[in-house]
Amino acid sequence: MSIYQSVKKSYKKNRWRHNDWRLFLRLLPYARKNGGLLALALFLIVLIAVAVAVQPLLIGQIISLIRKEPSTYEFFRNRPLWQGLNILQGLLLGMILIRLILTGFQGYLLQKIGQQITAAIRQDLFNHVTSLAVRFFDRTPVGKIITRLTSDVEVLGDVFSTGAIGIISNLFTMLAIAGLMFSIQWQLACLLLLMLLPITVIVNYLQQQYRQANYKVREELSVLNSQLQENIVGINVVQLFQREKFNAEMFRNTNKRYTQQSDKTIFYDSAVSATLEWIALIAIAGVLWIGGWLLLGKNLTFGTLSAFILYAQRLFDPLREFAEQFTVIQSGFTAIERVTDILDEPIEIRDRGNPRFSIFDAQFGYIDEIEANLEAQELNTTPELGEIRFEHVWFAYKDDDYVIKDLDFTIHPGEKVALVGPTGAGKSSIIRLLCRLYEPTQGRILVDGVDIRELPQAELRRYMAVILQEGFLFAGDVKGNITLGDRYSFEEIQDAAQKTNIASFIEQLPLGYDTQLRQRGTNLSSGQKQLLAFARAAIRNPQILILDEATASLDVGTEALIQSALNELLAQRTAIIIAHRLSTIRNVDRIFVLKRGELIEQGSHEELLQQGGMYATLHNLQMLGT
Ligand SMILES: Nc1ncnc2c1ncn2[C@@H]1O[C@H](COP(=O)(O)OP(=O)(O)OP(=O)(O)O)[C@@H](O)[C@H]1O
Repeated sequence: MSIYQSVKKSYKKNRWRHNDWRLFLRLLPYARKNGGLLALALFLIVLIAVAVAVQPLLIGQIISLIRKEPSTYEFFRNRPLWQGLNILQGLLLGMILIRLILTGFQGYLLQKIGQQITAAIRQDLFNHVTSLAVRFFDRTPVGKIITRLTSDVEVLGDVFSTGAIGIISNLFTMLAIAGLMFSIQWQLACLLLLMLLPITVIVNYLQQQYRQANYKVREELSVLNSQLQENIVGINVVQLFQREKFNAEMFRNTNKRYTQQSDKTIFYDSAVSATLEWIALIAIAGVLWIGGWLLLGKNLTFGTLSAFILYAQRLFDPLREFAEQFTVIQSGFTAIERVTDILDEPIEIRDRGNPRFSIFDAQFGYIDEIEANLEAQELNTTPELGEIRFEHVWFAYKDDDYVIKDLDFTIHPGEKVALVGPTGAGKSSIIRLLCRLYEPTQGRILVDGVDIRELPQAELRRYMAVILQEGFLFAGDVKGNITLGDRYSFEEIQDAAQKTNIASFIEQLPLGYDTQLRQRGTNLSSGQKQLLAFARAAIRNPQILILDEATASLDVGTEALIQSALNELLAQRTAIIIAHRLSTIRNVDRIFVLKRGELIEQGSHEELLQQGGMYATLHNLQMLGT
């Protein structure tokens, strides 16, 4: 229900923008990239328009020639009948062929342009969406983003391929027809052109209505997709809690609203076609009536009247197509609005234009060098890098609802710190802030003395590796899931797997490192996914390692295996470990106890037990439980 309400709101917000043709300009840069093809398509338009407009004239001339009427052009009149007829029929056939061949070729060109524009917009949208801060994803349902990236973008492609170019093509055809009509008989030409005025007013009104209805349809489609996505992703919970019927009912309601809105667009679309059909018939009747009257007064020949009856039909053909193209354009406007909404979404967390500092510049030079230095470090020396400092950091996801309150601490290079505290205390939020997925509302975070806002995000995130409770895997092979697209040799991959004690597990897989994993790694157990996440972190050789409930999904045996690997991995690196099971963090250097976003206790395991505060209480409770 809440999603639906937001549909209404966002529709109202966007309502004022209806008819804003400036939106169309947003597409011009994409059109410009296909300038050559567009120019060719426009050139073909002129040829096709002439071929279409000339046909009734030729038919009129054939009739006039046979009936020896004065409206026959002298060129044909001064020849034998058979010769004049042959030339006219030849010309007619030529025009028909030109029209057929060029229209086919133009159709192909337009589809091609449409596809290229669609691909470019889709790519830009993807790049933009993946650069947006996590905050955007917190408030935007996935289905909504997917709808915009897929069907909205598809509609945009049609704006050019069938919409805009089609409208220009029909405009040319109508201009050519109007020009020829006036050159033959101005009274009938005026009659036909006057009929266009009421059509424009009525069609314009209907199109406005269509646009409004279409906006709602697109929004409803987003809601529909969001629900679909939620049910597919959460299928386990849906089935385990027997939510199938309940969810089906919710989906039925959304589906109904979507269909109702779609019905409205169909109504307005059909109304446009019906109006045009009626007016086209009235126009032909008008031509017959006035033409017949002129014919009786010998002011018009049969040949000219026949040509005008054909013109009356042909003039309304482009109009009928106009209506369809306007519908495409109107849907296109809706799509542009929705796509630009996302493209205009500011990238909240950006790299500075000229990052003043880089951890690597300051200390070693480049990432490869730092890795070499890390390898070379003696295990028993204290590392120089990896200091984390929070300076009076405050943070709220929403307004003033602070979940981190005045955090002020320093974690020294090589130190292992555990974050503990009840659910919702803010432990994961600290990690998200440190990785710059969100930015502090107040205060600053420094890594090795450098404000993380000064660092390029890629560098910051390569400097630290995060292992979360749920290891996320991409569709692809095991190797690719360890390297994640970075260039590492096979030996390095094997080395990382060995370091984290998971090499034997990988080798047991059917194709070892080449085993294909399904999206989100559904052909692996949670523990197995987690093991890969460890290798992924190890290969990056990070200076700071963050474990957010990383071993919670492992069985005792595997955890012991990983723990010994971890001890090696953690040596010489700064580490932040979030754990609910306090037994796993007993040996860390310091434990930070958090409560509602505040650091209320800190010290070693023994010190905190002696203090007898919250840590001691939690510890004793867990001891009782075991
Ligand atoms: N994306 C979000 N948008 C709004 N509020 C959030 C978001 N993520 C977390 N919160 C809120 O921030 C507070 C701290 O959450 P956080 O995930 O940091 O807690 P945590 O200590 O890691 O909890 P847990 O031990 O359960 O993982 C909670 O009250 C939570 O409701």
